[in-house]
Amino acid sequence: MRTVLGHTATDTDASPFLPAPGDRARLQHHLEIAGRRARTVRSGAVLAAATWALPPDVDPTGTVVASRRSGEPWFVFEQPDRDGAALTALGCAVALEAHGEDRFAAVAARWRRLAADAVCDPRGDGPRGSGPVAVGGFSFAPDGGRAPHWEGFAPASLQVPEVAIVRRGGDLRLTVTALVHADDDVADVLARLDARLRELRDAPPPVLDPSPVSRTRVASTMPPEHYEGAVQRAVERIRAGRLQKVVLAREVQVHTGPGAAPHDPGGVLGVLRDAFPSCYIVCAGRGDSAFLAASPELLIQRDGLRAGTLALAGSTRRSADPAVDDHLGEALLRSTKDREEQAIVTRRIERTLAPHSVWVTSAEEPIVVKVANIQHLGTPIRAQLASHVGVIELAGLLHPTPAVGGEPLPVAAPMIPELEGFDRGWYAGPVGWADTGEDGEFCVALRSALLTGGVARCFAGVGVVRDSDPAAELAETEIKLQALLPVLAL
Ligand SMILES: C=C(O[C@@H]1C=C(C(=O)O)C=C[C@H]1O)C(=O)O
Repeated sequence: MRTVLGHTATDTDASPFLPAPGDRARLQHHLEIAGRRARTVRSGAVLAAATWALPPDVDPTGTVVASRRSGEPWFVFEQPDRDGAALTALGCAVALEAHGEDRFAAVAARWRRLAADAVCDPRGDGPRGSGPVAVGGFSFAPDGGRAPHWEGFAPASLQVPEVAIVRRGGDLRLTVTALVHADDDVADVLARLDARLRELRDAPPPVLDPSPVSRTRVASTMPPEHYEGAVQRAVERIRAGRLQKVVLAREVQVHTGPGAAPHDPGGVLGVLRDAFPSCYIVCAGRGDSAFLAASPELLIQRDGLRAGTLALAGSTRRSADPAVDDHLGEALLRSTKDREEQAIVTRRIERTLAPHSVWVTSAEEPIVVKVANIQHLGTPIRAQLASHVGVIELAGLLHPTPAVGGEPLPVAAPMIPELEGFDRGWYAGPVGWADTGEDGEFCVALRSALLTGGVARCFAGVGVVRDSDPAAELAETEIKLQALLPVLAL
């Protein structure tokens, strides 16, 4: 016998995820109210949710990896170094999808309506993201992700998960959410949720096979000369005065060997969070595919009227020798090319946030942001919002910053697919979550890969400016690819 959540657990009821009797009664009550409210709303359906505490040793990422049903959507957003901040999710009570230029506003409006009617616990003292949330991401381009391998990753795709777990330090909460229709039998909905909760298992992410039976094969989708040529053409257009900056990326595929098991996103996540604890370790699983990233770049974080972001651009390698490593960082700080590349991003973010803010403040000088395999110039930016602009809309205003797009955007945007020659899908798009108060957080899905069966597509790009050297930019994509390639190409 052991005591869990204030109720006595027996051997047959040992799951740490099941609600205490009081939590279950509250969930049932919320479902009943939602059922009645559903008769009064135009859509005929209302969200109901309940939240309770979990023991501090539950692994939110390990749990969704171990517990997902085949084909079920799943989501991970974890930043280990930030006091173990994590938000992970399973299942889909409601899917919010849109495409085109207005896709952020469209899904934000649908989420706002759902959140306004939702029957849930009051926003309490739990970690950010406790309670019902919408999780997911956006393609880089307004209609991106048309290639067949991006199936399941719509240009805007947020989902209200059935189960969400948040963690901050030792404070963990589980939220279970259902969409209740006017004619639903609450007992059935409760039984379905109970069954879902009983299936949850806490386990560490699986360990990757260190010596797979056959070798993986790595292949650039386009030859490296194609990339150097693209950079050269971009430099010519910049020197001709047509634009200041454009970010160009490459796709590299990792194929598992004959007879080998498919790529294992859970195992990859386990390695990434150990190797990149300061980064956003994210994953959106859709159908048989998983899009994952270890990204150093915050796009937007909103907490009430406070908003924060990071202008990240300009890169150099790291060294195992601390003196050389610092020397490389200082050289980056002095590099006129990288400083200008970075300032373009900072200026645009400030300009974008200003009309919606009482004040916007950024550091005078960029700092060096060190990630395991690379260092960047970064300027943290904070703003006090003047009005209630939700996190999804803020993401839409900012995306794509010139850290992943270009300046001016109307010139750079059509050049990107033209010169790159592949579909970015969700690469370099925003991935994250929003709560019912429209607070939340989105990172930019960099150092990312799309895993489908035995094929992993990895992406890396660099900012091209007038002084860019094609060979050096190709080398920089290689450094960036070193986040994921060694994990996928064992
Ligand atoms: C585009 C990527 O990274 C971006 C480009 C950078 C640069 O050009 O120096 C640095 C950080 C990111 O904003 C990528 O990792 O794919």
